[in-house]
Amino acid sequence: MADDYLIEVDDCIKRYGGVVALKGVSLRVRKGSVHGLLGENGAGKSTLVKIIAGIVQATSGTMRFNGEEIVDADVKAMEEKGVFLVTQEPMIVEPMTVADNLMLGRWPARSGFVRDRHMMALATSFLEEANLDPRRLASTLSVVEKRKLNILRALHSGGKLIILDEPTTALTMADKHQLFTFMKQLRAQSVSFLFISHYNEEILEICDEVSVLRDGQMIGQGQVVSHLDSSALSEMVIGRDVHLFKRVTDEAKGDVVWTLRDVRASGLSVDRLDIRKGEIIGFAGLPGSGAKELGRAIYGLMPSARGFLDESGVAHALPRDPAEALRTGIAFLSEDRLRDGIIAIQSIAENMTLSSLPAVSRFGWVSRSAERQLVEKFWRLFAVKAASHAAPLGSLSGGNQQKVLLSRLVATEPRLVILNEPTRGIDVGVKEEVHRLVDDLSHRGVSVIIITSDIEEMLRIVDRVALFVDGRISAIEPAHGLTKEDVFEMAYSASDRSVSASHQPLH
Ligand SMILES: Nc1ncnc2c1ncn2[C@@H]1O[C@H](COP(=O)(O)OP(=O)(O)OP(=O)(O)O)[C@@H](O)[C@H]1O
Repeated sequence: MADDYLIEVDDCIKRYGGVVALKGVSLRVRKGSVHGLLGENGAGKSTLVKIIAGIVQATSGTMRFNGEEIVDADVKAMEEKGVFLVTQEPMIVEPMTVADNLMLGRWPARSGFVRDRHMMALATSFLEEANLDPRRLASTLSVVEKRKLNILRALHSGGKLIILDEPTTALTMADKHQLFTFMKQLRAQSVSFLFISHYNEEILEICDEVSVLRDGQMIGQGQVVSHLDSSALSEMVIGRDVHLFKRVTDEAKGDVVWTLRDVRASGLSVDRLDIRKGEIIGFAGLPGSGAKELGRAIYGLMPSARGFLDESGVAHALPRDPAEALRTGIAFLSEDRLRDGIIAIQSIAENMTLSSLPAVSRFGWVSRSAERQLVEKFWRLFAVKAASHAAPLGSLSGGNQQKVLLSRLVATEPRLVILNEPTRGIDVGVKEEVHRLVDDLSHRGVSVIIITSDIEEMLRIVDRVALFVDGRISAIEPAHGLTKEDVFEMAYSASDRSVSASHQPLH
């Protein structure tokens, strides 16, 4: 029945200049449900939720909220009705308390000043269930606590439909579990969620219904999740089941090319690590264990780190900064593409060739034809979806931005690559292509370090896993035959902590 639905979008079309992002899309979200929104990179998911949240106006189409027709509503109007979009970037003011953040924009002020006590009382009742102390400084919150605070702020402002765009980005497994439990509690109180994710397991775990966009069209609306499995979801998203890539480990390994020696930094102490030519090695460990930190140190992102990175037996100090690392043949993919990676106003072509200017320049001039060749090669390889090479990177969908960053990295023709969360935001089909690309790089002699929170993904693609505990490498094991559970066990038995391994996070 129509009054079962909180939101009803009909025949929605959205054009961005020549690009038709949505081609007559309809969507219905039930009251008190978690509704998944799936689709390939660039399928139109973010565009659709931005229209629902009033951030972007549709070119044509109709929308009803709680039965009421919505016309020309902006963000403020939609928030007043109870629709909130919670993005990956937590809108948190770090130097303020949790309570202040909760009240942001809605402070119960009289004659211009804030009544602290009243505010705290209001916040406390709201926060109690979420286990958040209102007096804590927001800067001390974990990523998941910040995301919870964002959701609470939406609720506090009267949120009835909360839209989460890839909310599990950067969350450990334990964090995800906590977030999902929180969402289920809120659903029981009739809050609805619209949930964008590229992870089939997440959709199957948390969603009641799912809708799938493909190339701007709705190809499955309101499918009941309990009737579906992972391959059915992949088939809806990319039109076929996904064949999971599994690296065939070459037993006759290459020579050791890279040797890390005597690396010391605050919280990091690695005596020696040998990496072979064409080897793919995974760094795994609990947050703060040193896995991510060593990756950053190798790329010159930890200026305080001391130590050596020898290449083919020739001693070299660790690079002092990324420019020196690049000159040494080292490339790095940041886990935070918005902060470190993209230059949103520059074109796709410029972003792709940014780190490889020597390859496309002659006597200091950028050769446009060399640039074009390089861009075309990667454009095809990654099936980048955008209007043209000249489009600003900021106008691309998140997953397509990630593809451009990967292109940029490969274009530097590196000899050692450090990949931090390489498939973040990338759809199920392209994810497997990225795995094949990394495998291919290794067959061309490039050594690769992978750091990912998805341990299953790591085990399918690496030759060995280096396990980090308390800033040291506690074990190095061949990936072949290891399970995700083994890696968790190793993380804990090595650190001698009496915590149940299966409930704790790894990177
Ligand atoms: N501001 C914009 N200007 C021009 N084109 C845009 C703009 N925003 C989105 N697009 C285009 O609209 C299409 C849909 O993008 P959208 O961000 O909605 O995809 P998505 O499904 O969210 O993808 P992803 O999974 O990669 O985040 C893409 O082709 C994108 O390049």
